Order: sequence, then C-alpha cells, then structure tokens
Amino acid sequence: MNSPLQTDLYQLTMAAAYWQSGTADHESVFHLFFRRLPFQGGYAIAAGLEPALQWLEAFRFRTEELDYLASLRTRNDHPLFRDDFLAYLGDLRLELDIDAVPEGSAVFPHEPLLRVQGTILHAQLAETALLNLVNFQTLVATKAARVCYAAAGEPVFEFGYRRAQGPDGGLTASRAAWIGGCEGTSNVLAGHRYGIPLRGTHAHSWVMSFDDEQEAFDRYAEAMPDNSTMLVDTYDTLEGVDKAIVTARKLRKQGHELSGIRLDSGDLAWLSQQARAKLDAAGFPDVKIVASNDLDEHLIESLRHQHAKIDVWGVGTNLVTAADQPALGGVYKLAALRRDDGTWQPRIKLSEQTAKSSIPGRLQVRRFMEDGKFIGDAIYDVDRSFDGATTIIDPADPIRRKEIPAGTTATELLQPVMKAGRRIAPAEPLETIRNRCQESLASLHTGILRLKNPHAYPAGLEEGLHERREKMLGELR
Ligand SMILES: Nc1ncnc2c1ncn2[C@@H]1O[C@H](COP(=O)(O)OP(=O)(O)OP(=O)(O)O)[C@@H](O)[C@H]1O
Ligand SMILES: O=P(O)(O)OC[C@H]1O[C@H](OP(=O)(O)OP(=O)(O)O)[C@H](O)[C@@H]1O
Ligand SMILES: O=C(O)c1cccnc1
Repeated sequence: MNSPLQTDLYQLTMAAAYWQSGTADHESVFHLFFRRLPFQGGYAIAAGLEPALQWLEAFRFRTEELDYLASLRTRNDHPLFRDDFLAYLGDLRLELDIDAVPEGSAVFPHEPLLRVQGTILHAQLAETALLNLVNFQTLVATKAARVCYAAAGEPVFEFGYRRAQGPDGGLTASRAAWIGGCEGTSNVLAGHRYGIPLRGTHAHSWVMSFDDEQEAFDRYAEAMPDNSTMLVDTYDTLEGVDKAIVTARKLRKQGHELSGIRLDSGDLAWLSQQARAKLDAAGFPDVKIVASNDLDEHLIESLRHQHAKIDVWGVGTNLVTAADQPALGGVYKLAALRRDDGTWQPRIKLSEQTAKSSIPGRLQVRRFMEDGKFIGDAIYDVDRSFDGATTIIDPADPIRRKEIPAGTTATELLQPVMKAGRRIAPAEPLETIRNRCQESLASLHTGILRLKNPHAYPAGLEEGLHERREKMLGELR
C-alpha cells in the first residue's frame, strides 16, 4: 500500500486552508521524535526510514483518489474541497529535504529521528505516514534488540505473523525484528520482500494428523531430511524426545542429521535440560533445542538464569505486537519557519510540563564518543552551531547535566537522505542496517543495555539551545 490518502483528514483540510490563505509556500521545519523510551528500557533502535523515503518518493494523487476527495461533503452538504484545490493536489509532488538518523542507530528521547524541511503544505501532508512508518518499526526493532540481548547471542527466530497487527503490521514487524537482531523469520513474504533468512519447524497439526507420533517424525524427516526440527510436545514431551532420537538415528544411517527439536509447552528449563541429556547420551550433541511459547525478553532472561539448555528462541506474539507497550508515541512538531529575509524563526509549542514543550529551531544531534563508546548526545540548532566543550542538559530534568570536554570525538547523527523530494543515495541493504544496530548496541555502556532500571544515557539539549528554549518558554508564560 502506498497512497497519499494514508493520512489524517486534518492534514488535507489544513492543506486546503494553507493553499487558500496563501501560506502554503512558507518554508518550515518539522522534527519527528519521541519523548519516552519504550519498555522502560535504556535506548531505542531507529527503523522505518527506507519505507518512509519510498512513500515520500511515490507520493502522488491518482485520479480515483482525487475523485474520492471530490465526493466528500460537509455536514450541510457542500463539497469539502474546492475543485481548484483538488486540481492543485493532482499536480502535487512532495519536494521535501529530509535529514535522518540512519536506520539501526541507537536513539534517545527528544532527538529528531527525522528533520523535514520544505513548504508547510508539503511537510504537513507527510506527517501521518512518516509517524506511522517510523513509530511502529522503531518500536519493534527496539523490542527485538531487547529480546536478542536476553538471548545473549543465541539465535532468535521471529514467529509472529499469525498474531501480528494485520498483514502490514506483520510484514513490517518482520523487517524491524530482523534489524533489531533476529536471525530469521517464519514470514515467507518478508523473506521474499526483504531477503530476510527464513526459518521454521513444523506445527502440532502435523503430528496430530498421524495416528502415531513416531510415524509423524519419520515421515517429516523423509520429506525434509536436511531441514527437520521435530516438535516434541504434542503428547508427552520426553517421550517425544525419545521418538525424535529414533528418527535422528534413521536419518543418520541415510547420511543426514536431525537439525533440532522444539519445545512449546511445560517447564521449558527443566524439559530442555532433560532433552539435552537424552540427545547427548544418544550421540546427538549437535541437535539444537528450539523453545517457543509466549516468550519475551524477560522469560528468556529467566530461562537462561535457570540454566535452560535452549539453543534457539522462537518468539512471536510478544515481539511483533510489542505486547507490553503497543505504541512508541513519536510525534512530529513544527520547529521553525523561514522569515521573508531568509532567516529562520524558531517556533515552540507550550505545554504544562516543560519536557513536553517542543524544542525550537532547526535541530541536529551531535553524538560524542570516548574509547569506542557513546558518552552523550547534544541536540543543537544548526543555525547556532557550537564548537568545543558543552554541557548536555536533560529537557525533562534540567538538573541532569553532562559536561563534554573540548576535543571529544563526535559525529553528527542526522544525515541528508532526500533533497527536494529526491533521495540522495540508493536504499541501504537491510544487512547494513542490521549491522549498524549491532555496532550501536556494542557502543553503549552495558548499564544502558540492561532490561530493567537501565542507566539513563545522557541525551539532551546543548546548553545554548537549552537557554534559548527556557527564554522562549519564560516569555510565552
Ligand atoms: N522454567 C520456566 N520459567 C519461567 N517461565 C516458563 C518456564 N517454562 C515455561 N515458561 C513460560 O510459562 C508460560 C506458561 O507455559 P505453560 O506451558 O505452563 O502454559 P501453556 O502455554 O498454557 O501451555 P500449553 O501450550 O500446553 O497450553 C509460557 O509463557 C512459558 O514460556
Ligand atoms: O507463542 P509465540 O511467541 O507467539 O510463538 C509462536 C507460537 O505460534 C505457534 O503456536 P500455534 O498454537 O499458533 O500453532 P501450533 O499448533 O503449531 O503450535 C507456535 O507453536 C508458538 O507457540
Ligand atoms: O516454524 C515454526 O516453528 C513456527 C512458525 C510460526 C509460528 N510458530 C512456530
């Protein structure tokens, strides 16, 4: 699906009003950012940029979409949109400049993931789709990174499509889960569309379709001699393991090896230990034990703590639905307007809570590094850049500050990706994005990675920006 109608009605009514009031061409800057980290974690992983760029590039109203808009009526039965406005939409292409944090990067609250610059009408028409694409994928990539962190390097297979939030939720979740570190997916469309490695075992129905579990295993192994992981828990799990061993012996005689067994119920720690002992004693130390059953990062951490002998984790529902926090809460806020003299006027939205008041200016993020680790991110205004030492101030809690000495190594997080509606570079291979995620995670101090009560990474406003924002807030109040 790729349509300019993937938006909220108010974007179109505002567009009509901008157009009619003669302000449509005012140059603006919006930022897409979130205010709170998901899952009470210490970081988030940016994702969804590439689909967002594809959506922006493809943006154009087709005749039938314009016809639909022409059919919309007000409550007193007047056309909602004027014909001349719809004719204008018919010729419209988005000509936005986008600077973005590369997908797979670790990101933190208040930092723009995207900076969108262009006419206010164009920027507004992009809002809803950009939020939809970036919010969900960032959420799932973050969840996947947490699940994979709990698995501590053991492979995680994403098994979520059947319980995902609709067809597109399932497909984009598979993409994001792979970025976040999953080793493969059961979702065949995601394999085809994104080149994600496919993984899988078999279902209970296979075993139930035979009178005898042994026969079910043997038949499956015959059909898939080099791709057999036997689901052993349909009846008695440990008897199922014994039968899988019988099948494994038959396979070996024919020159093949059983790939694995899967446990999907009961006490996964105890059963995996028993199964491992049986497999090892029978001469099958390389047969992998896969576990599934409503797993998430906390259960995986607990099972590892219990010395479960699980080699591969199958994780579905809790991963692709981000079950403990089903939305990221990213927002898209106007931050600056260009004056007639070409200079930028910062704009701010006031809120009862200072942290929720928006951050004015055209923003960039400077990430500081020491000994290969990220030590802090300073959000600053590109029109009032800074050099040398600075203090990073948490907008949610200005007492929290981090001093950055002059000469500290730094990189600029937002990179230009689109100019006047055209992408600057080809799409990044998904593998590059996935590797970037691993590198980003390796660059965070371990306290930030832990699942519960993580250390808060110092991300906030460069002191000059903090002072200007405080001044603007003071004047408005
Ligand atoms: N050793 C363990 N420690 C912590 N949680 C576990 C352990 N073993 C299994 N679990 C988790 O406990 C939850 C319940 O599993 P259990 O198999 O008892 O119920 P179930 O899902 O209803 O089983 P079934 O699939 O047979 O209906 C699952 O999320 C499972 O992953
Ligand atoms: O628990 P999740 O993390 O979502 O992982 C996926 C689940 O989906 C399958 O169950 P399902 O009952 O749908 O099919 P089955 O009959 O093959 O077990 C599988 O056996 C897992 O239990
Ligand atoms: O291949 C599997 O084992 C699988 C696929 C989807 C859902 N649960 C398990």
